[in-house]
Amino acid sequence: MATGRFHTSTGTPVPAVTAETMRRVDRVAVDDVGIELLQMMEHAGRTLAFHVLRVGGGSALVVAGNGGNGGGLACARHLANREVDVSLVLDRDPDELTGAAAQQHRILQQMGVPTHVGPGFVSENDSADVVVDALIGYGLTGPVREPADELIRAVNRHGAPAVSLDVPSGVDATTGETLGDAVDPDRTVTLGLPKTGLRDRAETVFLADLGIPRAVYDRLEIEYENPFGRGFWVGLRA
Ligand SMILES: NC(=O)C1=CN([C@@H]2O[C@H](COP(=O)(O)OP(=O)(O)OC[C@H]3O[C@@H](n4cnc5c(N)ncnc54)[C@H](O)[C@@H]3O)[C@@H](O)[C@H]2O)[C@H](O)CC1
Ligand SMILES: [K+]
Repeated sequence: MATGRFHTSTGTPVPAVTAETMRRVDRVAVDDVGIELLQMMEHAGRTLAFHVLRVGGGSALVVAGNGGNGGGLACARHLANREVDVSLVLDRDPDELTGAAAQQHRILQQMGVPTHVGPGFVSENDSADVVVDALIGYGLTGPVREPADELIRAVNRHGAPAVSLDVPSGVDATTGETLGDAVDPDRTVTLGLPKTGLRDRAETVFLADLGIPRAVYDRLEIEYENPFGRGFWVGLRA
């Protein structure tokens, strides 16, 4: 199993964490320290949008699911606010979204961002400059099921560069194994701390700050040296 750490370009070591440890970090951040999930999601969506704009230009297709990785929905808002022509493709009917994903989606509806459901719409939008892969993150459980599997294959067939949120959808965040189909992105924007499963992957990995303070890592005895310097994201090497 992949373990160990990454380094920033200036040599700062950054511990890699399993999905289980990251879930614990999130829990302490929310339950003990009082940072809301939506606050973290906003940072995720904004930094993801920054990287999407580096890859693509005029139009973006955002593929999203119902979990925390639905931070791609916040990204869609930030892109649309920058005059990017954004379309959304979900793995389920919008009425089936819950929690933070439902809340983010309601905002997109107010903005008039078009929502489609299912893989057919990925190929129909094949003129998009960039695909945002926000379908599944560290919450992947077992081999990818329908309809996510078909969506993932459609993203890979699309041809435009893909930017994955946290981990490429279909990749086990802890082991790096692909459980069935997995998105093959140009870059991955991972959140808070890099996941162990990203260590041996070929694409470029960037780490986005979620605003999680050192106190959270201290409580969990995770050795943490600020990797961001005075910035809000950083490139990583294994
Ligand atoms: N500190 C952080 O890293 C933070 C990360 N955030 C983001 O939240 C996700 C994790 O969120 P979670 O709700 O636990 O799960 P996911 O969104 O990854 O997955 C749920 C989503 O995926 C579907 N799904 C799961 N397994 C399968 C499968 N085998 N086949 C098909 N579909 C599957 C499920 O139905 C849900 O739709 C993390 O990666 C980050 O992106 C937080 O935003 C903030 C802190
Ligand atoms: K993803």
